[in-house]
Amino acid sequence: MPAKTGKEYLERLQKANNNIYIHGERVDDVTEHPAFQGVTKSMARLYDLQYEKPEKMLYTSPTTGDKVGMTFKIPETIDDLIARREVIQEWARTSGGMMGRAPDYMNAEIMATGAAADFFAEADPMFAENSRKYYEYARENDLSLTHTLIHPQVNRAKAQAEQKDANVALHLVEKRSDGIIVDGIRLLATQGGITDELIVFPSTVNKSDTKDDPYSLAFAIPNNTEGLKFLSREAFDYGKTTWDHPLSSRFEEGDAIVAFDNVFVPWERVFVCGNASLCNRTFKETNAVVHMSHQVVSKNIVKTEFILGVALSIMDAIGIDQFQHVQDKGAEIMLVLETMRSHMYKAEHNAQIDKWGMMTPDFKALDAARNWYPRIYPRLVEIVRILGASGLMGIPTQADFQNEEIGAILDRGLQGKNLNGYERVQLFRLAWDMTLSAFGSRQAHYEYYFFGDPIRMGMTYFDGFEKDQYKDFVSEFLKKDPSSKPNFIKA
Ligand SMILES: Cc1cc2nc3c(=O)[nH]c(=O)nc-3n(C[C@H](O)[C@H](O)[C@H](O)COP(=O)(O)OP(=O)(O)OC[C@H]3O[C@@H](n4cnc5c(N)ncnc54)[C@H](O)[C@@H]3O)c2cc1C
Repeated sequence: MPAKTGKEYLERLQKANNNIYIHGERVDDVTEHPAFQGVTKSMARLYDLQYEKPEKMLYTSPTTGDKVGMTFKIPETIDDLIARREVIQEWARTSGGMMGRAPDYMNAEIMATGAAADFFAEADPMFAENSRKYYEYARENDLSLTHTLIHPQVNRAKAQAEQKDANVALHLVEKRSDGIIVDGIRLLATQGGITDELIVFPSTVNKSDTKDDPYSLAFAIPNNTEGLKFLSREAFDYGKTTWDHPLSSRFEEGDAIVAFDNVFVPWERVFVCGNASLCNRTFKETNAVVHMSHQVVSKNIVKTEFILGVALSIMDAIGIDQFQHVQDKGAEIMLVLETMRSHMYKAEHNAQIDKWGMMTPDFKALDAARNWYPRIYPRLVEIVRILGASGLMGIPTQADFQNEEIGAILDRGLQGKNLNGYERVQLFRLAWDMTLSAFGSRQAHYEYYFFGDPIRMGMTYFDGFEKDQYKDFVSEFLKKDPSSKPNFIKA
Protein backbone atom coordinates (compact mmCIF):
# COMPACT_ATOMS: atom_id res chain seq x y z
CA MET A 1 0.00 0.00 0.00
CA PRO A 2 1.46 3.44 -0.87
CA ALA A 3 2.08 6.15 1.75
CA LYS A 4 -1.16 7.39 3.21
CA THR A 5 -2.91 10.72 2.75
CA GLY A 6 -4.31 12.95 5.48
CA LYS A 7 -7.81 11.74 4.68
CA GLU A 8 -6.73 8.12 5.13
CA TYR A 9 -5.07 8.96 8.46
CA LEU A 10 -8.31 10.51 9.76
CA GLU A 11 -10.50 7.70 8.39
CA ARG A 12 -8.32 5.06 10.03
CA LEU A 13 -8.65 6.79 13.39
CA GLN A 14 -12.42 7.00 13.01
CA LYS A 15 -12.63 3.34 12.08
CA ALA A 16 -10.28 2.19 14.86
CA ASN A 17 -12.34 3.98 17.53
CA ASN A 18 -9.50 3.72 20.06
CA ASN A 19 -10.32 3.71 23.76
CA ILE A 20 -9.33 7.26 24.76
CA TYR A 21 -10.61 8.98 27.89
CA ILE A 22 -10.32 12.68 28.58
CA HIS A 23 -12.04 15.08 31.00
CA GLY A 24 -13.85 12.11 32.56
CA GLU A 25 -15.42 10.83 29.34
CA ARG A 26 -14.70 8.36 26.57
CA VAL A 27 -13.95 10.04 23.24
CA ASP A 28 -16.41 9.07 20.49
CA ASP A 29 -14.61 10.40 17.45
CA VAL A 30 -11.11 11.59 18.06
CA THR A 31 -11.01 13.56 14.80
CA GLU A 32 -13.97 15.72 15.90
CA HIS A 33 -13.36 15.93 19.65
CA PRO A 34 -12.37 19.48 20.75
CA ALA A 35 -9.23 18.19 22.51
CA PHE A 36 -7.87 16.35 19.48
CA GLN A 37 -9.39 17.81 16.31
CA GLY A 38 -6.64 20.44 16.00
CA VAL A 39 -3.71 18.06 16.26
CA THR A 40 -5.29 15.34 14.14
CA LYS A 41 -5.82 17.94 11.37
CA SER A 42 -2.15 18.92 11.70
CA MET A 43 -1.09 15.29 11.45
CA ALA A 44 -3.32 14.87 8.38
CA ARG A 45 -1.60 17.89 6.88
CA LEU A 46 1.78 16.14 7.28
CA TYR A 47 0.54 13.06 5.45
CA ASP A 48 -0.87 15.24 2.64
CA LEU A 49 2.49 16.95 2.32
CA GLN A 50 3.92 13.57 1.26
CA TYR A 51 1.91 13.91 -1.98
CA GLU A 52 2.57 17.62 -2.47
CA LYS A 53 6.34 16.98 -2.54
CA PRO A 54 6.57 13.31 -3.51
CA GLU A 55 10.14 13.51 -4.90
CA LYS A 56 11.34 14.67 -1.50
CA MET A 57 8.96 12.86 0.87
CA LEU A 58 8.59 9.42 -0.75
CA TYR A 59 10.78 6.62 -2.09
CA THR A 60 10.15 3.30 -3.82
CA SER A 61 9.58 0.37 -1.49
CA PRO A 62 12.20 -2.34 -2.04
CA THR A 63 9.57 -5.08 -1.56
CA THR A 64 6.35 -3.82 -3.21
CA GLY A 65 7.52 -1.04 -5.53
CA ASP A 66 4.95 1.28 -3.93
CA LYS A 67 5.86 4.84 -3.03
CA VAL A 68 6.37 4.84 0.74
CA GLY A 69 7.50 7.43 3.32
CA MET A 70 11.15 8.52 3.06
CA THR A 71 11.69 8.41 6.84
CA PHE A 72 11.16 4.63 6.69
CA LYS A 73 14.13 4.31 4.36
CA ILE A 74 17.12 2.42 5.78
CA PRO A 75 20.02 4.79 5.00
CA GLU A 76 22.89 3.28 3.05
CA THR A 77 24.75 6.46 2.12
CA ILE A 78 25.34 9.91 3.58
CA ASP A 79 23.01 11.27 0.91
CA ASP A 80 20.29 8.99 2.32
CA LEU A 81 20.83 10.52 5.75
CA ILE A 82 20.61 14.02 4.29
CA ALA A 83 17.43 13.07 2.41
CA ARG A 84 15.92 11.79 5.67
CA ARG A 85 16.85 15.05 7.44
CA GLU A 86 15.31 17.14 4.69
CA VAL A 87 11.98 15.34 5.12
CA ILE A 88 12.15 15.67 8.91
CA GLN A 89 12.75 19.40 8.56
CA GLU A 90 10.06 19.84 5.91
CA TRP A 91 7.55 18.34 8.32
CA ALA A 92 8.94 20.28 11.29
CA ARG A 93 8.55 23.60 9.48
CA THR A 94 4.75 23.17 9.40
CA SER A 95 4.66 23.55 13.20
CA GLY A 96 7.86 25.52 13.81
CA GLY A 97 9.17 22.33 15.44
CA MET A 98 6.39 22.45 18.04
CA MET A 99 5.11 18.94 17.31
CA GLY A 100 7.31 16.34 18.96
CA ARG A 101 5.59 13.32 17.49
CA ALA A 102 5.46 14.08 13.80
CA PRO A 103 5.56 10.62 12.17
CA ASP A 104 9.30 10.76 11.43
CA TYR A 105 10.29 10.28 15.08
CA MET A 106 8.76 6.85 15.47
CA ASN A 107 9.58 5.96 11.86
CA ALA A 108 13.27 6.40 12.77
CA GLU A 109 12.88 4.06 15.76
CA ILE A 110 11.11 1.33 13.82
CA MET A 111 13.40 1.69 10.80
CA ALA A 112 16.50 1.20 12.96
CA THR A 113 15.17 -1.67 15.08
CA GLY A 114 13.96 -3.33 11.86
CA ALA A 115 17.34 -2.96 10.17
CA ALA A 116 19.07 -4.26 13.32
CA ALA A 117 16.49 -7.01 13.81
CA ASP A 118 19.17 -9.66 14.39
CA PHE A 119 19.86 -8.04 17.75
CA PHE A 120 16.57 -9.49 19.01
CA ALA A 121 17.59 -13.02 17.94
CA GLU A 122 19.79 -13.31 21.03
CA ALA A 123 16.76 -14.61 22.98
CA ASP A 124 15.07 -16.41 20.07
CA PRO A 125 15.39 -16.11 16.25
CA MET A 126 11.60 -15.56 16.15
CA PHE A 127 12.05 -12.10 17.72
CA ALA A 128 14.41 -11.00 14.96
CA GLU A 129 11.91 -12.09 12.33
CA ASN A 130 9.16 -10.24 14.21
CA SER A 131 11.13 -7.01 14.29
CA ARG A 132 12.01 -7.22 10.58
CA LYS A 133 8.45 -7.97 9.55
CA TYR A 134 6.98 -5.28 11.79
CA TYR A 135 9.24 -2.66 10.23
CA GLU A 136 8.10 -3.73 6.76
CA TYR A 137 4.45 -3.75 7.85
CA ALA A 138 4.79 -0.24 9.34
CA ARG A 139 6.50 1.03 6.19
CA GLU A 140 4.05 -0.54 3.74
CA ASN A 141 1.01 0.66 5.69
CA ASP A 142 2.50 4.02 6.66
CA LEU A 143 1.53 3.34 10.27
CA SER A 144 1.39 6.27 12.64
CA LEU A 145 2.95 5.27 15.95
CA THR A 146 3.65 6.38 19.46
CA HIS A 147 5.57 4.69 22.23
CA THR A 148 5.50 4.23 25.97
CA LEU A 149 8.75 3.54 27.79
CA ILE A 150 8.42 4.43 31.47
CA HIS A 151 7.07 2.68 34.59
CA PRO A 152 4.70 4.64 36.85
CA GLN A 153 6.26 6.97 39.45
CA VAL A 154 5.31 4.94 42.53
CA ASN A 155 8.65 4.60 44.32
CA ARG A 156 11.73 5.39 42.28
CA ALA A 157 14.03 4.06 45.03
CA LYS A 158 12.90 0.50 44.39
CA ALA A 159 12.86 -1.90 41.44
CA GLN A 160 9.44 -2.78 40.01
CA ALA A 161 9.50 -6.23 41.58
CA GLU A 162 10.05 -4.62 45.00
CA GLN A 163 7.22 -2.08 44.86
CA LYS A 164 4.54 -2.31 47.55
CA ASP A 165 2.13 -3.29 44.76
CA ALA A 166 4.33 -5.09 42.25
CA ASN A 167 1.45 -5.35 39.76
CA VAL A 168 1.05 -1.61 39.07
CA ALA A 169 3.69 -1.38 36.33
CA LEU A 170 3.12 -3.14 33.02
CA HIS A 171 4.28 -6.74 33.43
CA LEU A 172 4.10 -10.17 31.92
CA VAL A 173 1.17 -12.18 33.28
CA GLU A 174 1.31 -15.28 31.16
CA LYS A 175 3.08 -16.86 28.19
CA ARG A 176 0.70 -18.83 25.98
CA SER A 177 1.26 -20.85 22.85
CA ASP A 178 -0.12 -18.02 20.69
CA GLY A 179 1.25 -15.00 22.54
CA ILE A 180 1.59 -13.22 25.86
CA ILE A 181 -0.80 -11.55 28.32
CA VAL A 182 0.35 -8.27 29.83
CA ASP A 183 -1.25 -6.10 32.49
CA GLY A 184 -0.51 -2.80 34.25
CA ILE A 185 0.34 0.82 33.54
CA ARG A 186 2.93 2.56 31.37
CA LEU A 187 3.83 6.26 31.03
CA LEU A 188 3.55 8.53 29.09
CA ALA A 189 2.34 8.35 25.52
CA THR A 190 2.44 11.67 23.69
CA GLN A 191 -0.25 11.43 20.99
CA GLY A 192 -1.59 8.43 22.93
CA GLY A 193 -4.60 7.02 21.08
CA ILE A 194 -4.36 9.28 18.05
CA THR A 195 -2.02 7.01 16.12
CA ASP A 196 -2.60 3.60 14.53
CA GLU A 197 -0.40 1.60 16.88
CA LEU A 198 1.48 1.69 20.16
CA ILE A 199 5.06 0.53 20.67
CA VAL A 200 6.04 -0.65 24.13
CA PHE A 201 9.80 -0.40 24.43
CA PRO A 202 12.25 -0.11 27.33
CA SER A 203 13.47 3.22 28.67
CA THR A 204 16.32 4.75 26.68
CA VAL A 205 18.09 5.67 29.94
CA ASN A 206 16.90 3.63 32.97
CA LYS A 207 18.42 0.19 33.40
CA SER A 208 16.95 -2.83 35.23
CA ASP A 209 18.39 -6.02 36.63
CA THR A 210 17.09 -9.56 36.26
CA LYS A 211 14.57 -9.28 39.08
CA ASP A 212 12.70 -6.89 36.77
CA ASP A 213 12.61 -9.39 33.91
CA PRO A 214 8.78 -9.62 34.01
CA TYR A 215 8.62 -5.84 33.38
CA SER A 216 11.18 -5.96 30.57
CA LEU A 217 9.14 -6.10 27.39
CA ALA A 218 9.12 -4.81 23.85
CA PHE A 219 6.12 -5.25 21.56
CA ALA A 220 3.74 -3.44 19.18
CA ILE A 221 -0.06 -3.53 19.14
CA PRO A 222 -2.90 -1.70 17.38
CA ASN A 223 -4.34 1.06 19.55
CA ASN A 224 -7.80 -0.50 19.50
CA THR A 225 -6.57 -3.78 21.01
CA GLU A 226 -9.03 -5.13 23.55
CA GLY A 227 -8.17 -4.13 27.12
CA LEU A 228 -6.03 -1.13 26.09
CA LYS A 229 -7.01 2.35 27.35
CA PHE A 230 -5.43 5.78 26.84
CA LEU A 231 -6.09 8.08 29.78
CA SER A 232 -5.26 11.51 28.41
CA ARG A 233 -4.37 14.53 30.51
CA GLU A 234 -6.49 17.69 30.39
CA ALA A 235 -6.23 19.33 26.97
CA PHE A 236 -4.34 22.60 26.46
CA ASP A 237 -6.31 23.28 23.28
CA TYR A 238 -9.08 25.45 24.68
CA GLY A 239 -11.03 25.61 21.44
CA LYS A 240 -9.79 29.13 20.64
CA THR A 241 -9.14 30.39 17.11
CA THR A 242 -5.78 29.86 15.43
CA TRP A 243 -5.26 33.64 15.73
CA ASP A 244 -5.78 33.59 19.51
CA HIS A 245 -3.87 30.38 20.22
CA PRO A 246 -1.69 29.90 17.14
CA LEU A 247 0.15 26.84 18.50
CA SER A 248 -2.14 25.19 21.06
CA SER A 249 -5.10 25.22 18.66
CA ARG A 250 -3.11 23.18 16.13
CA PHE A 251 -0.25 21.29 17.72
CA GLU A 252 -1.46 20.22 21.18
CA GLU A 253 -0.54 16.53 20.99
CA GLY A 254 -1.82 15.34 24.38
CA ASP A 255 -0.02 12.98 26.76
CA ALA A 256 -1.71 9.80 27.94
CA ILE A 257 -1.25 7.26 30.70
CA VAL A 258 -1.58 3.84 29.07
CA ALA A 259 -3.55 1.16 30.92
CA PHE A 260 -3.34 -2.51 29.90
CA ASP A 261 -6.06 -4.76 31.29
CA ASN A 262 -4.88 -8.32 30.59
CA VAL A 263 -4.03 -7.42 27.01
CA PHE A 264 -3.17 -10.23 24.58
CA VAL A 265 -0.12 -9.66 22.35
CA PRO A 266 0.40 -12.29 19.63
CA TRP A 267 3.94 -13.71 19.42
CA GLU A 268 4.53 -12.14 16.00
CA ARG A 269 4.26 -8.71 17.65
CA VAL A 270 6.72 -9.43 20.48
CA PHE A 271 10.38 -8.34 20.20
CA VAL A 272 11.61 -8.82 23.79
CA CYS A 273 9.85 -10.97 26.35
CA GLY A 274 10.90 -10.78 30.01
CA ASN A 275 14.58 -10.01 29.44
CA ALA A 276 16.05 -7.03 31.31
CA SER A 277 19.50 -7.50 29.82
CA LEU A 278 18.21 -7.21 26.25
CA CYS A 279 15.98 -4.24 27.16
CA ASN A 280 18.93 -2.42 28.74
CA ARG A 281 20.85 -2.74 25.47
CA THR A 282 18.07 -2.34 22.89
CA PHE A 283 18.41 1.33 21.97
CA LYS A 284 22.21 1.43 22.08
CA GLU A 285 23.03 -1.81 20.29
CA THR A 286 20.45 -1.44 17.53
CA ASN A 287 21.63 2.17 16.99
CA ALA A 288 17.97 3.21 17.19
CA VAL A 289 19.04 5.92 19.64
CA VAL A 290 21.38 7.37 16.99
CA HIS A 291 18.71 7.57 14.30
CA MET A 292 16.16 8.95 16.77
CA SER A 293 18.72 11.56 17.82
CA HIS A 294 19.25 12.45 14.16
CA GLN A 295 15.50 13.11 13.90
CA VAL A 296 15.39 15.07 17.16
CA VAL A 297 18.37 17.31 16.41
CA SER A 298 17.02 17.96 12.88
CA LYS A 299 13.67 18.97 14.39
CA ASN A 300 15.30 21.09 17.08
CA ILE A 301 17.28 23.04 14.48
CA VAL A 302 13.96 24.06 12.92
CA LYS A 303 12.53 24.82 16.36
CA THR A 304 15.48 27.09 17.12
CA GLU A 305 15.07 28.84 13.74
CA PHE A 306 11.42 29.48 14.63
CA ILE A 307 12.29 30.84 18.09
CA LEU A 308 14.98 33.07 16.57
CA GLY A 309 12.44 34.35 14.04
CA VAL A 310 10.02 35.24 16.81
CA ALA A 311 12.73 36.96 18.87
CA LEU A 312 13.94 39.03 15.89
CA SER A 313 10.37 39.95 14.93
CA ILE A 314 9.70 41.17 18.49
CA MET A 315 12.86 43.30 18.31
CA ASP A 316 11.65 44.88 15.06
CA ALA A 317 8.08 45.25 16.24
CA ILE A 318 8.89 47.39 19.28
CA GLY A 319 12.16 48.95 18.14
CA ILE A 320 14.53 47.34 20.65
CA ASP A 321 17.04 45.86 18.24
CA GLN A 322 19.65 48.62 18.74
CA PHE A 323 20.04 47.97 22.47
CA GLN A 324 23.22 46.09 23.34
CA HIS A 325 21.74 43.51 25.67
CA VAL A 326 18.93 42.82 23.19
CA GLN A 327 21.44 42.14 20.42
CA ASP A 328 23.38 39.93 22.80
CA LYS A 329 20.26 37.88 23.52
CA GLY A 330 19.61 37.54 19.79
CA ALA A 331 23.23 36.41 19.43
CA GLU A 332 22.68 33.76 22.12
CA ILE A 333 19.90 32.16 20.06
CA MET A 334 21.98 32.45 16.88
CA LEU A 335 24.88 30.68 18.62
CA VAL A 336 22.57 27.84 19.66
CA LEU A 337 21.31 27.54 16.10
CA GLU A 338 24.74 27.48 14.50
CA THR A 339 26.07 25.07 17.14
CA MET A 340 23.19 22.66 16.54
CA ARG A 341 23.81 22.90 12.78
CA SER A 342 27.49 22.12 13.33
CA HIS A 343 26.62 19.05 15.40
CA MET A 344 24.40 17.89 12.55
CA TYR A 345 27.06 18.51 9.92
CA LYS A 346 29.62 16.51 11.87
CA ALA A 347 27.11 13.74 12.58
CA GLU A 348 26.19 13.34 8.92
CA HIS A 349 29.61 13.81 7.36
CA ASN A 350 31.34 11.42 9.80
CA ALA A 351 28.61 8.80 9.37
CA GLN A 352 29.69 5.20 8.88
CA ILE A 353 28.06 1.89 7.99
CA ASP A 354 27.29 0.09 11.25
CA LYS A 355 27.34 -3.65 11.87
CA TRP A 356 23.70 -3.89 10.74
CA GLY A 357 24.49 -2.30 7.36
CA MET A 358 22.90 1.07 8.14
CA MET A 359 24.65 4.34 7.35
CA THR A 360 24.73 5.65 10.91
CA PRO A 361 25.52 9.24 11.93
CA ASP A 362 28.41 10.01 14.26
CA PHE A 363 26.76 9.56 17.64
CA LYS A 364 29.35 11.68 19.48
CA ALA A 365 28.04 14.79 17.74
CA LEU A 366 24.37 13.88 18.19
CA ASP A 367 24.82 12.71 21.77
CA ALA A 368 26.35 16.05 22.71
CA ALA A 369 23.49 17.90 20.99
CA ARG A 370 20.75 15.81 22.59
CA ASN A 371 22.29 16.26 26.04
CA TRP A 372 22.78 19.98 25.55
CA TYR A 373 19.42 21.08 24.09
CA PRO A 374 17.33 20.23 27.19
CA ARG A 375 19.75 22.39 29.18
CA ILE A 376 19.70 25.36 26.80
CA TYR A 377 16.02 25.33 25.77
CA PRO A 378 14.81 27.06 28.98
CA ARG A 379 17.19 29.94 28.17
CA LEU A 380 15.66 30.34 24.69
CA VAL A 381 12.23 30.58 26.27
CA GLU A 382 13.53 33.06 28.85
CA ILE A 383 14.99 35.30 26.13
CA VAL A 384 11.65 35.51 24.30
CA ARG A 385 9.97 36.34 27.63
CA ILE A 386 12.51 39.03 28.49
CA LEU A 387 12.23 40.65 25.06
CA GLY A 388 8.42 40.49 24.96
CA ALA A 389 7.94 41.90 28.47
CA SER A 390 4.44 43.35 29.04
CA GLY A 391 3.69 42.76 25.38
CA LEU A 392 3.22 39.09 26.24
CA MET A 393 0.36 40.00 28.57
CA GLY A 394 -1.15 42.88 26.59
CA ILE A 395 -2.66 40.45 24.14
CA PRO A 396 -6.39 41.00 23.55
CA THR A 397 -8.20 38.37 21.52
CA GLN A 398 -9.28 38.51 17.91
CA ALA A 399 -12.85 39.05 19.16
CA ASP A 400 -11.71 42.20 21.00
CA PHE A 401 -10.29 43.60 17.76
CA GLN A 402 -13.55 42.76 16.00
CA ASN A 403 -15.62 44.62 18.61
CA GLU A 404 -16.85 47.95 17.16
CA GLU A 405 -16.40 49.83 20.44
CA ILE A 406 -12.84 48.82 21.25
CA GLY A 407 -11.27 47.32 18.09
CA ALA A 408 -9.97 50.61 16.71
CA ILE A 409 -8.69 51.71 20.14
CA LEU A 410 -6.68 48.49 20.42
CA ASP A 411 -5.38 48.69 16.87
CA ARG A 412 -4.02 52.19 17.53
CA GLY A 413 -2.89 51.70 21.13
CA LEU A 414 -1.06 48.46 20.50
CA GLN A 415 0.65 49.38 17.24
CA GLY A 416 4.36 48.69 16.91
CA LYS A 417 7.22 50.34 15.10
CA ASN A 418 6.43 48.61 11.83
CA LEU A 419 3.06 46.91 12.52
CA ASN A 420 -0.49 47.96 13.29
CA GLY A 421 -1.98 46.85 16.61
CA TYR A 422 -3.73 43.83 15.11
CA GLU A 423 -0.52 42.56 13.49
CA ARG A 424 1.63 43.25 16.56
CA VAL A 425 -0.70 41.38 18.90
CA GLN A 426 -0.83 38.44 16.49
CA LEU A 427 2.97 38.18 16.73
CA PHE A 428 3.00 38.55 20.52
CA ARG A 429 0.26 35.93 20.89
CA LEU A 430 2.54 33.53 19.01
CA ALA A 431 5.41 34.40 21.37
CA TRP A 432 3.09 33.90 24.38
CA ASP A 433 1.86 30.52 23.12
CA MET A 434 5.46 29.46 22.53
CA THR A 435 6.62 30.34 26.05
CA LEU A 436 3.97 31.19 28.65
CA SER A 437 0.68 29.46 27.81
CA ALA A 438 -0.05 25.95 29.11
CA PHE A 439 1.09 24.75 25.68
CA GLY A 440 4.33 26.77 25.89
CA SER A 441 5.08 25.55 29.43
CA ARG A 442 4.56 21.96 28.32
CA GLN A 443 7.02 22.54 25.46
CA ALA A 444 9.71 23.44 28.01
CA HIS A 445 8.86 20.40 30.13
CA TYR A 446 8.79 18.21 27.04
CA GLU A 447 12.21 19.34 25.83
CA TYR A 448 13.69 18.87 29.31
CA TYR A 449 12.49 15.29 29.71
CA PHE A 450 12.37 14.35 26.06
CA PHE A 451 15.13 11.72 25.96
CA GLY A 452 14.77 10.79 29.63
CA ASP A 453 15.97 12.37 32.86
CA PRO A 454 18.78 14.77 31.79
CA ILE A 455 20.59 14.21 35.09
CA ARG A 456 20.91 10.47 34.51
CA MET A 457 21.62 11.10 30.82
CA GLY A 458 24.45 13.40 31.94
CA MET A 459 25.79 10.68 34.27
CA THR A 460 25.76 8.17 31.40
CA TYR A 461 27.45 10.70 29.15
CA PHE A 462 30.14 11.35 31.78
CA ASP A 463 30.71 7.61 32.29
CA GLY A 464 31.01 6.94 28.56
CA PHE A 465 33.29 9.88 27.78
CA GLU A 466 36.90 8.90 27.06
CA LYS A 467 38.60 10.89 29.86
CA ASP A 468 42.15 9.51 30.18
CA GLN A 469 43.65 11.51 27.33
CA TYR A 470 42.66 14.79 29.02
CA LYS A 471 44.08 13.74 32.38
CA ASP A 472 47.26 12.53 30.63
CA PHE A 473 47.47 15.88 28.84
CA VAL A 474 47.57 17.69 32.17
CA SER A 475 49.95 15.27 33.88
CA GLU A 476 52.37 15.50 30.89
CA PHE A 477 52.18 19.27 31.10
CA LEU A 478 52.97 19.21 34.84
CA LYS A 479 55.78 16.69 34.36
CA LYS A 480 57.46 19.02 31.91
CA ASP A 481 57.62 21.82 34.48
CA PRO A 482 61.20 23.10 34.06
CA SER A 483 61.68 24.19 37.67
CA SER A 484 63.82 21.98 39.92
CA LYS A 485 62.03 19.58 42.25
CA PRO A 486 62.37 19.94 46.03
CA ASN A 487 64.98 17.61 47.50
CA PHE A 488 62.52 15.30 49.33
CA ILE A 489 60.87 14.22 45.98
CA LYS A 490 62.78 11.28 44.54
CA ALA A 491 63.58 11.52 40.85
C1 LIG B 1 5.61 16.35 28.09
C2 LIG B 1 6.15 14.96 28.21
C3 LIG B 1 5.88 14.05 27.20
C4 LIG B 1 6.36 12.74 27.30
N1 LIG B 1 6.10 11.84 26.30
C5 LIG B 1 6.52 10.57 26.42
C6 LIG B 1 6.23 9.60 25.43
O1 LIG B 1 5.61 9.88 24.40
N2 LIG B 1 6.61 8.32 25.63
C7 LIG B 1 7.30 7.95 26.76
O2 LIG B 1 7.62 6.79 26.90
N3 LIG B 1 7.61 8.86 27.71
C8 LIG B 1 7.23 10.14 27.57
N4 LIG B 1 7.52 11.03 28.55
C9 LIG B 1 8.18 10.56 29.77
C10 LIG B 1 9.67 10.83 29.80
O3 LIG B 1 10.33 9.80 29.11
C11 LIG B 1 10.06 10.89 31.28
O4 LIG B 1 9.54 12.08 31.82
C12 LIG B 1 11.55 10.83 31.53
O5 LIG B 1 12.08 9.61 31.09
C13 LIG B 1 11.86 10.95 33.04
O6 LIG B 1 11.18 9.95 33.73
P1 LIG B 1 10.12 10.29 34.85
O7 LIG B 1 9.22 11.39 34.34
O8 LIG B 1 9.49 9.04 35.25
O9 LIG B 1 10.96 10.94 36.01
P2 LIG B 1 11.51 10.19 37.30
O10 LIG B 1 12.40 9.09 36.89
O11 LIG B 1 10.37 9.83 38.19
O12 LIG B 1 12.35 11.34 37.96
C14 LIG B 1 11.79 12.35 38.81
C15 LIG B 1 12.91 13.12 39.48
O13 LIG B 1 13.64 12.26 40.35
C16 LIG B 1 15.01 12.16 39.95
N5 LIG B 1 15.40 10.72 39.98
C17 LIG B 1 14.56 9.65 39.92
N6 LIG B 1 15.26 8.51 39.95
C18 LIG B 1 16.57 8.85 40.01
C19 LIG B 1 17.79 8.12 40.05
N7 LIG B 1 17.81 6.80 40.02
N8 LIG B 1 18.95 8.81 40.09
C20 LIG B 1 18.95 10.16 40.10
N9 LIG B 1 17.83 10.92 40.05
C21 LIG B 1 16.65 10.27 40.02
C22 LIG B 1 15.07 12.70 38.52
O14 LIG B 1 16.33 13.33 38.25
C23 LIG B 1 13.91 13.69 38.48
O15 LIG B 1 14.34 14.95 38.93
C24 LIG B 1 7.08 12.35 28.45
C25 LIG B 1 7.36 13.28 29.47
C26 LIG B 1 6.90 14.57 29.35
C27 LIG B 1 7.20 15.53 30.47
